[in-house]
Amino acid sequence: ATTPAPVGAAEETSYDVIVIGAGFAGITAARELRAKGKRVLVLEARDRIGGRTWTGSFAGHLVERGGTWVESTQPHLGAELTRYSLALEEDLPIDRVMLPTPTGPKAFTPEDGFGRIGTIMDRMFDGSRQYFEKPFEPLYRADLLQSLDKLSLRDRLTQLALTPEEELLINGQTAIYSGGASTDGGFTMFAHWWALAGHTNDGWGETQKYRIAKGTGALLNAMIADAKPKIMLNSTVASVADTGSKVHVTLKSGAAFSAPKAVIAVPVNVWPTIKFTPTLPPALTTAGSQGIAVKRAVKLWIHAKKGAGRFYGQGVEGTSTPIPMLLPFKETSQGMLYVAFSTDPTLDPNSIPQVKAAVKKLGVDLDILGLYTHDWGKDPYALGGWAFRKPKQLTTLYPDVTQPKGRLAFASGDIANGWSGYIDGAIESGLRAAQQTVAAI
Ligand SMILES: Cc1cc2nc3c(=O)[nH]c(=O)nc-3n(C[C@H](O)[C@H](O)[C@H](O)COP(=O)(O)OP(=O)(O)OC[C@H]3O[C@@H](n4cnc5c(N)ncnc54)[C@H](O)[C@@H]3O)c2cc1C
Repeated sequence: ATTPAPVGAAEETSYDVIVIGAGFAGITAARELRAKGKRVLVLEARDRIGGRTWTGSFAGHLVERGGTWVESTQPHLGAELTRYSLALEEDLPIDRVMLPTPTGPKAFTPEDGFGRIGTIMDRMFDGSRQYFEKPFEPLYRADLLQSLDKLSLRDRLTQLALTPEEELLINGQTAIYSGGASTDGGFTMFAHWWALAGHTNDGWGETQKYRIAKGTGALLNAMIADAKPKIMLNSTVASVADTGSKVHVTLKSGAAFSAPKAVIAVPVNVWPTIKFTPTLPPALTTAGSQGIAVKRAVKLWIHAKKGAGRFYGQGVEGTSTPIPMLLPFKETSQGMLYVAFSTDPTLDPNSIPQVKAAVKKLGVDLDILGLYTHDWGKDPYALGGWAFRKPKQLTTLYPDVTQPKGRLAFASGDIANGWSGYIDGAIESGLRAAQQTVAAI
């Protein structure tokens, strides 16, 4: 299959594998395939690589507009950090925690505030060591997960019969991770993250502290420099046809390429925008139509004058706090950088007055100097933010959603066995898709 293309052959005959999408999943798959001696073409819709990771610059600092926090204990990510000698850096330590209470936002010490939330989480995920006994084999205890996977996070909160105080402490988190409503997010999704983080609140806390010091882009660039796959930017794929002997890939521009194999490494939410022939198998079609990544996800970088300090702010579920999560990042020459998240479609994330009013609802008045934002739900090549499975998706879509179909393999941080919704999961899926592809060439 690796016979060189005859001289003068059309370009479409000169690749062994076409990888569609240059995020972490696609770039990992491309690197692995190159390491096996395969000729790889990566087709990327945007004018940049990285997908839902995007290292930019704001207020004189390197910031991530998409995925950021990683941990060296995340196995696939950790291996890449070691391989390319990349260091992690810790965000500013938090000195106070603003949490919602029945009488309004209140300041807690980090130990007290996060401790209170952790106590609720411990109850929420009670039994996770049994039902996620092997977190990287998520269905290892499918017997225990069948009924749990039917629950939304809201169903689980209801089961816990929380006091009004407890409900306020936790629902800002369950809502934001679910893309806005705790009814949308699957209970087993959050429980899976909890299990992967070691089944403890301390472990979970570690997952939101460290980032790649030189940026996620530095890791991607190291992978590309290592493998040198051919990458074509501004190449939006419109259709993928598997004829049984070849895969034909056609761009929106009309340009066409073909190869014996292809790796589909676009977000699951984007699958329905590509015409697949034959149509995708049922689990993949369902995953695409339901979507796995949260449909609403805005990330905001807020540059503010000094004064409010290193606070963490958390709001409540619903529309009363349009920015339900905010963390301190770094001091700047003029003030402080904060990172925040919103799923509220009525918030204009680029409006300083609106963002100021939203932060005030967390109990803090920020003197905002500037904003730097991205709306991932409105981004046509993402159509969503981080993966957060819905109720029943784990038990009904896995493992089918991770399996190759004909000449296609599928890679995405949305369908990892482990850290779905994370860069680690994207890398894991790229490794898997490359193995599946090589096995079959
Ligand atoms: C706001 C936000 C915060 C996050 N926070 C974290 C975090 O703190 N830590 C963490 O580990 N993870 C985080 N994540 C998740 C993490 O970013 C993703 O899991 C990971 O980047 C997904 O990688 P991927 O390669 O699967 O998909 P993507 O990065 O989305 O890559 C897919 C690529 O396919 C391209 N594409 C789409 N359609 C087409 C087409 N038709 N033709 C050609 N190319 C196409 C896209 O442009 C994109 O480059 C976050 C995500 C978001 C959005």
